[in-house]
Amino acid sequence: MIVVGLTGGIGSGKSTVAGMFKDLGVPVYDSDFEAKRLMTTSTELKNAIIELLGDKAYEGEILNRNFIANKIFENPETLQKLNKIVHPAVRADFLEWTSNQEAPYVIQETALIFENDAQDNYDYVILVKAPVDFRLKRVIERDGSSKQEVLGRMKNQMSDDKKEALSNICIDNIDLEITEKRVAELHQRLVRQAD
Ligand SMILES: CC(C)(COP(=O)(O)OP(=O)(O)OC[C@H]1O[C@@H](n2cnc3c(N)ncnc32)[C@H](O)[C@@H]1O)[C@@H](O)C(=O)NCCC(=O)NCCS
Ligand SMILES: Nc1ncnc2c1ncn2[C@@H]1O[C@H](COP(=O)(O)OP(=O)(O)OP(=O)(O)O)[C@@H](O)[C@H]1O
Repeated sequence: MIVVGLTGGIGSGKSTVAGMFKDLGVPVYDSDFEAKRLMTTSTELKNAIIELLGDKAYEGEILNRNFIANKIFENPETLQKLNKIVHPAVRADFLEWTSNQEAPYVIQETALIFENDAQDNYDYVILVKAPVDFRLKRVIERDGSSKQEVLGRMKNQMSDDKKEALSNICIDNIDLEITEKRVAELHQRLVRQAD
């Protein structure tokens, strides 16, 4: 089975593109979603996160996303420590998920591949790209977050230019119709490749 990594900076349109592949029947693992599920359901992760960030990281059983975001995105050392707790758990969960899939290829949607030097985990890495000002506008509109908050996350991600040089395939996500055509074309290629 071919394993594809689908990455891109915040607001690039990863989830939108992932949705297009899903509509074509491709199994997609959503790392942001699964990370938060694991951070909530795994006692081991929960204890490690409370030890790192304090009791306020959870409100009862619920992940206090704003509190955690404020703690980590302006503090690279704390972010690294949290990444070290969460990312291995997500990787293990992804491998288990993959072993249960039957398809020519699967996709792991994740914001962080090159930042973690994890590109060798994939047969192909697809990068979703869009200009920074588009990405800022999209996330501010989608989440109601401030420009500062989005820039805080971007600061902890590699630039598109650096990522593009390391990717196998690139999707310029500006016009949704063009993106959809590109996804359909890539899907055909990947299915043929897997044959
Ligand atoms: C801080 C948290 C609780 C905020 O949750 P929220 O629902 O607001 O955002 P979500 O998780 O959906 O992430 C949205 C986007 O933020 C950016 N982002 C998230 N985590 C990171 C990170 N560790 N480094 C850089 N950017 C990140 C990515 O672009 C991501 O696609 C959450 O992002 C988190 O716990 N992050 C640390 C763990 C992690 O790395 N998760 C990402 C997938 S493994
Ligand atoms: N080509 C596009 N044109 C206009 N809006 C778009 C386009 N692509 C995505 N969007 C919108 O921009 C927002 C961000 O897209 P999406 O959630 O897919 O990005 P993401 O890369 O997954 O973001 P994050 O890193 O925050 O998880 C969404 O509201 C989405 O509907």
